[in-house]
Amino acid sequence: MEQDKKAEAKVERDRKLGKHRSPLQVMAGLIYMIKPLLGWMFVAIFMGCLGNLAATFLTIFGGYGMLDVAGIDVGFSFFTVVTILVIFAVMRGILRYAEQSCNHYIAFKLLARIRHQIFGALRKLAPAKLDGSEKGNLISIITSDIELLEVFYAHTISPIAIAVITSIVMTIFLGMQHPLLGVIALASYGIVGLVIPVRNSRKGRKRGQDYRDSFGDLNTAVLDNLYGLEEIVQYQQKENRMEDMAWKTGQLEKTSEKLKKDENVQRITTDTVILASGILMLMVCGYLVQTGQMEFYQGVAAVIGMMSSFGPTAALSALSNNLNHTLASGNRVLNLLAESPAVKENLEGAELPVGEAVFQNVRFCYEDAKENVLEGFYAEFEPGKVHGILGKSGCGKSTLLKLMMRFYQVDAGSIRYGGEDVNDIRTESLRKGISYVTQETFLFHDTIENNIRIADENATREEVIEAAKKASIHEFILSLPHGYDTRLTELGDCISGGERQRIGIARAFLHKSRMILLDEPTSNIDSLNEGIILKSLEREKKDKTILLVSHRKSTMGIADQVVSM
Ligand SMILES: Nc1ncnc2c1ncn2[C@@H]1O[C@H](COP(=O)(O)OP(=O)(O)OP(=O)(O)O)[C@@H](O)[C@H]1O
Repeated sequence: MEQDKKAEAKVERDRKLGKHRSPLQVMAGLIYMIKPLLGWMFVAIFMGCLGNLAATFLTIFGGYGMLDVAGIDVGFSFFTVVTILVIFAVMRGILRYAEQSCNHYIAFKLLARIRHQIFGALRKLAPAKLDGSEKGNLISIITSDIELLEVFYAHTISPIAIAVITSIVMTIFLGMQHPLLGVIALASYGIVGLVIPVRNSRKGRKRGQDYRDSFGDLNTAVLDNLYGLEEIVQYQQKENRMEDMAWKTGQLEKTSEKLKKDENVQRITTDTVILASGILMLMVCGYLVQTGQMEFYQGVAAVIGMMSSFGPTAALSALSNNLNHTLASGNRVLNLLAESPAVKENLEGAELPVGEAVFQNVRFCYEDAKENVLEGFYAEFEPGKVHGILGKSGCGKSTLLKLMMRFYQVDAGSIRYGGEDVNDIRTESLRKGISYVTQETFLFHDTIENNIRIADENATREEVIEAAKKASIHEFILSLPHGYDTRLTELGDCISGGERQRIGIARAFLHKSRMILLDEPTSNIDSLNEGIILKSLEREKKDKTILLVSHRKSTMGIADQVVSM
């Protein structure tokens, strides 16, 4: 029942988040982000329109110049034509540069903002939501998906606006020569700039999404194979893994090939339509000039103007190929930004009170799981004691610690610290007040000292050494080439599981919290070092609550109380 409700809630949330947004919704979502830079966007569009019109009228006035030289009256003196040509030529260059500068300024500013937002979102989503996420997919969102948005912000929005505005201006200009020419121009621009791109984008939308998905899959597989290299070698999985990678690469290639083929077909269609409209314009102008409905120079200007004005609309047509990729990336970025954290950060709650930690009738189930991990669970952990937690593998010992850290929220019942519900405690105070040593200690590419110091950035070298001694890692650190200043990159992967664990424990000692949660802290440590660590824990316990998850009898020996799960 509970699981059904959770599944329904997930479907509902996905629907609300619009995991499968329409292209227009994605565009609206991305455009909304431009809000703070809207002024710059208008400037870019204005410059782009002027620049493109300058280019078109440059060729039209070039035509007038030729006619003038041939002795045909065009209504302007040769000197005026040359002056206008020079002005338009200079303007064209400057305006194009200004437009591109504005667009790239907007794009890079926005990318920086979006990256900032993505990291903010990941920080809120971690650790619960990231437990199950595919790391490769996340990496491709953070890197290539965001990078692709540059195309949207720098080369999509303003080109669309510029194509629309310049097409309207050119339709009016040609319509002023003769209404029929205006109609031809409008129809041609419509086909090149609207019909072809929309058709193409409809056709390629699924392919764009497929391409991004295949790319994410391949990323995940590459990372998987890199991290699992030892297992692959040991269990002779090389062939299988190679086959899998080859298959995934093949899928990516196939999608990419189809996309390229579509692109070529579209380019040919666009060029054909542009040529056909030029020929049509030439024939109609010829007829209008011959029947005296239009001056000769007007006909020349119309044909030249028409042929030289397709730049912005043809660019739109080419854009629709990338647009599929871009919108698929945009969709994934928007989804990640819209993802709601499993637990909302408490910013204004109470400080973590002193006192016992109490589980009262707690029920908990992971979002996609079928069974409750905890059900009707009661436990009380008093300060000043070491509490051992025992239970068979998978019974929920680590989950219990994660719930205490409020990485997840209980479904029913409560967890209280000194009488205060964990949900009402300020998250920062809770995390500061508890040291949590997980089964896997992550080490940063930094010195050993800094790796321990992340538990307390203001700690002195002496305090770091003191914590290292308690965790029985001091001697090992002294044996390294640069002692505490040894960078972990220098050691490569040569740091053992036990040394890694002891660095994690040193962090917990340095953290100076009121509570220490240890998840299998000594599973990789020999009995000599384990003895030193356990003694240090015994010394720490008088004003602390220590929870110790372990299968080892020797570790459990120091527990004052044991909770069996
Ligand atoms: N993020 C998660 N999403 C879904 N299920 C999970 C998640 N994390 C753990 N589980 C499941 O919840 C159950 C309890 O897991 P937990 O890690 O708390 O067990 P444990 O008692 O600590 O096991 P061990 O002693 O092997 O470390 C397991 O069945 C596990 O597969």
